[in-house]
Amino acid sequence: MSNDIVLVGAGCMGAALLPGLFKGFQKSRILVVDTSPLRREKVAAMGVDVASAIDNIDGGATVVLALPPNSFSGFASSTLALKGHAGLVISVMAGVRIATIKHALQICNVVRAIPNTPAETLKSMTVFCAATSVSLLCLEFAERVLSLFGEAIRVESENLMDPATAICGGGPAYISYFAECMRCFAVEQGFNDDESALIVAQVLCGTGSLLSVGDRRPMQLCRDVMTPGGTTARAVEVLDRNNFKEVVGDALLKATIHSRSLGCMVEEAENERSHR
Ligand SMILES: NC(=O)C1=CN([C@@H]2O[C@H](COP(=O)(O)OP(=O)(O)OC[C@H]3O[C@@H](n4cnc5c(N)ncnc54)[C@H](OP(=O)(O)O)[C@@H]3O)[C@@H](O)[C@H]2O)C=CC1
Ligand SMILES: O=C(O)[C@@H]1CCC=N1
Repeated sequence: MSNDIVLVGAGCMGAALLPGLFKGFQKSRILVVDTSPLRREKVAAMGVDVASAIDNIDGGATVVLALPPNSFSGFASSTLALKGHAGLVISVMAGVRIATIKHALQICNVVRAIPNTPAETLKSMTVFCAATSVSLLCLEFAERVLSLFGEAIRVESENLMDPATAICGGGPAYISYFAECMRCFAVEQGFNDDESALIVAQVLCGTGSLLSVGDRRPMQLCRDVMTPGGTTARAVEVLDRNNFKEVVGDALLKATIHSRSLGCMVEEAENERSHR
């Protein structure tokens, strides 16, 4: 295994992986491959090598696939240099199954991971699953790489990768959505923009710090705030009356189901391509 890293796709997720890769691979060659000239320009400005495609690759390089799921089949068929690649391939693509990646690229060392955008500040929550064909060396290396972005846990069942995509991958979106609702209320009530943004950010960070201590479950933290007969209980009553828990559950289920169907779509595209 060499120290080279090739990141394919430097969009919102791929770019968020760069700080962790810089931290872990200071002495290595990092190549970022992206079809978008704008993305390449941004990454090149950080002093990183960029390319629009992989022409050749060191056999031991680690490849991180952070391109859109629906671009994968086209990418796999046009990237001959990756066919039979011996090194580790980590995919962060939503839905795309390990078997599909193995088949498309004719490789063994595939790890499917779902990080999230807080990787940008090395605070990702990443869930990953390894192909049974991954070598022990590659598996240990994958754990090390994924831990560079924040917390990383490995699951045995690939089925869990779809709910992980909904919860972990999408999580920062729902929390930010909730934050935006609170920010709008703060502004409506008369706080200025900066004050509103600070209040919401600090409430979330502070709550996150309590959650990450880990000795109290979220609902315990909620109850701790709900002074009997107090103001918060009035607010939580409204959330309960409007079935907030069910709404969140429905939203996460929709995302989970879509992750599975993305996996099926990419597999179908791949099957069609290989039978052509
Ligand atoms: N955003 C997130 O929070 C998370 C995303 N993911 C996964 O990460 C992947 C990327 O998502 P995201 O960053 O949001 O998407 P973006 O659209 O922001 O970025 C994708 C980038 O990949 C480029 N790209 C497309 N096709 C190719 C190709 N064949 N070769 C090289 N680069 C290519 C795109 O270029 P162009 O614009 O020219 O198409 C774009 O710059 C997806 O698979 C997604 O499921 C996983 C977890 C969380
Ligand atoms: O929305 C998406 O499909 C990607 C995967 C999880 C977060 N963003």
